[in-house]
Amino acid sequence: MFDKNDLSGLVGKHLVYTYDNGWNYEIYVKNAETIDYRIHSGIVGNRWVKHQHVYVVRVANSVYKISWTEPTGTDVSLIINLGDKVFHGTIFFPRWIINDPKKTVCFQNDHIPLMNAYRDAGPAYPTEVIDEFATITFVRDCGENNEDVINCPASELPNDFPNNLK
Ligand SMILES: C=Cc1ccc(O)cc1
Repeated sequence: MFDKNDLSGLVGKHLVYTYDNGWNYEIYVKNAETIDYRIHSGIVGNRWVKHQHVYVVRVANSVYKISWTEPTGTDVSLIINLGDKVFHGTIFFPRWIINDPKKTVCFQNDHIPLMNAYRDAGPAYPTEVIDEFATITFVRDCGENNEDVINCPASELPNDFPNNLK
């Protein structure tokens, strides 16, 4: 039996993955309660976020689930199966983001009160559920609490990213 409380196989991991719908995303599990992420493409491509509070659980030997709710009102739940390199994401977008996704394309940390105001103004419903598998294309270990892993928008990365890393 695996130890449900041992998150060490996930914490510190930096992952790049592409959803089956083509959206390219990147996440860094900074510690057991915090992620940073960067969106490369999709309806909110070039959005990036640091210090997002998350809930992380281990549900099998090398399978983890990360869930959170955002200042925008978007809810997310990810399954990360490191053993089989299988990833699945469910994103619950409020309607206002589907109506105008560009409102959220920014370094969110600089605009938290604005994101909360958009969330409160809505409309929230009907929720748009994005439920997609993804292929993990890159994994490395960066240790905990490394602020250099995700520190700029995707548009400022070198052309050979993530092959420039390691
Ligand atoms: C809305 C944020 C978000 C971040 C990572 C991911 O895989 C899906 C959604």
